[in-house]
Amino acid sequence: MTKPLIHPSVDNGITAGNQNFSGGTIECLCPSNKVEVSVGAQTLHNHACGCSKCWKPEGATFAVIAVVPKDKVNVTTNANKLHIVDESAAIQRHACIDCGAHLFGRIENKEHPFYGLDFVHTELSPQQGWSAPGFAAFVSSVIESGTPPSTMGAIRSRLRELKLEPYDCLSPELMDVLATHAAKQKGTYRED
Ligand SMILES: N[C@@H](CCC(=O)N[C@@H](CS)C(=O)NCC(=O)O)C(=O)O
Ligand SMILES: [Zn+2]
Ligand SMILES: [Zn+2]
Repeated sequence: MTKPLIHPSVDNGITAGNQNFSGGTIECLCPSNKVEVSVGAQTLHNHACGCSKCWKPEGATFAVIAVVPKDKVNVTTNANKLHIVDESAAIQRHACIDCGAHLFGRIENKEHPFYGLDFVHTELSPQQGWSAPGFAAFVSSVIESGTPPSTMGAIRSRLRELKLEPYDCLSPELMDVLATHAAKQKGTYRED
């Protein structure tokens, strides 16, 4: 049986990131008049995302997406080609109106636990050295985009083989960040 395809940037094995890498550019897929965004830092929490909202290249089952402080993200070229995919979503995904690629996703709600972080797909960058994906989130959600439920066992096995531990929500580390934020808001947060 052939291995299930996850995403072109991981299907042939994952390339490690470069610890000394400090940023680059993200470009849309248009052959000319590209939207360009500068990202002035290495990304954090890179992961595969199976949700139906994150942008995926043609044929991919998962998106690959990371975060970076929003003050490091600047649109440098053809900003007029960007539109927000879903204004009601927590993550405002700014996509190219011509090719559909998502250049960055921003959280505008200051109360959101991830406020201050932008979401980016570094496969859209011509530079090498961005952090490698380290886990897979929202894995069961691929069913919502048309993946047959019967293939989920093979998909989870393949993710584990790639060292992308599959989670049906976020990783335990990020779930702890969310719960810590919620506890602080409720006044139930306690340290040791
Ligand atoms: N099962 C849903 C999950 C969507 C979801 O919750 N996505 C996560 C991961 S990107 C999220 O944080 N979404 C916030 C947003 O889209 O604004 C789907 O596939 O559409
Ligand atoms: Zn484009
Ligand atoms: Zn997602």
